[in-house]
Amino acid sequence: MKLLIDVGNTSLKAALWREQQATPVSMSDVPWQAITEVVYACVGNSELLNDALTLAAKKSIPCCEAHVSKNLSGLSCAYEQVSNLGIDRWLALVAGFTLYPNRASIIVDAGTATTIDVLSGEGEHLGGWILPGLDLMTRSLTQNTQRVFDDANTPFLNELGKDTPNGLKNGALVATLGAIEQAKYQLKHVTGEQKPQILCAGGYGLLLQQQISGSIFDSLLVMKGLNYWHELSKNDEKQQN
Ligand SMILES: Nc1ncnc2c1ncn2[C@@H]1O[C@H](COP(=O)(O)OP(=O)(O)OP(=O)(O)O)[C@@H](O)[C@H]1O
Ligand SMILES: CC(C)(CO)[C@@H](O)C(=O)NCCC(=O)O
Ligand SMILES: [K+]
Repeated sequence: MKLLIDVGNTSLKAALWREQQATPVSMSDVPWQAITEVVYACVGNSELLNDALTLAAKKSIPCCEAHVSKNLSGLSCAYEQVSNLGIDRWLALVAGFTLYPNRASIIVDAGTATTIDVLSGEGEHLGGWILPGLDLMTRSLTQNTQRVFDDANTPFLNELGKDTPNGLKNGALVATLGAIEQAKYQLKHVTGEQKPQILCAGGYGLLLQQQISGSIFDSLLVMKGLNYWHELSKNDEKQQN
């Protein structure tokens, strides 16, 4: 059984990979005696990994950190400096490419930041955008103005605001939805592809999915990407030898 670990800017998340499925697990409940390998990715505070990696080393369990490469089994990265692309974005792309082959996709990971990545049906990552996450958008405004205030009970809705909290929250939501529309436009402009699959992940992924008809929410997209990355990179290595 594989242990998958994803360290974001908010928290560390873990999942077990068994029977071709990812199941979330809390680090205190990991069945260490059954773990054969640890595969991890980190865009946040790498100190959060110390305990798990130390324990794995003690038990002689191999550990493997995922990284971005220019190509992976037919998937290509848009960045010239591939190591600058967040590994969570690459893993979400790997998952989209693996789960929905030959389908153009827009991949939206909405957490601390919201990232939007465009993937052609041929497996070409065309690039993407980094936006403040919904909480960061609203917080940056409440913290830098006198009169803009939030209210925890106000939902994010795709409609005009008629008071300050819904002007603020709906503004953050439509900024994000508008960027996703622009991503569709970019895809059509570059490859001519229309009707991409929209894949949503992350803490605000479900909220966004509910606003975009035909879209899919997968809370484990990055975890699945970790496992597929590991499998695909082992295959690529074999082929090179
Ligand atoms: N039901 C929810 N569960 C968890 N987080 C939520 C939920 N709804 C909204 N959020 C927001 O989503 C964010 C956490 O999302 P996520 O777990 O994807 O972030 P992360 O991976 O830690 O951060 P990063 O964006 O750096 O990858 C927090 O800002 C949180 O406020
Ligand atoms: C944008 C975040 C913070 C999203 O988690 C992460 O993917 C990251 O740190 N990326 C590095 C910058 C980039 O992707 O270009
Ligand atoms: K994330």
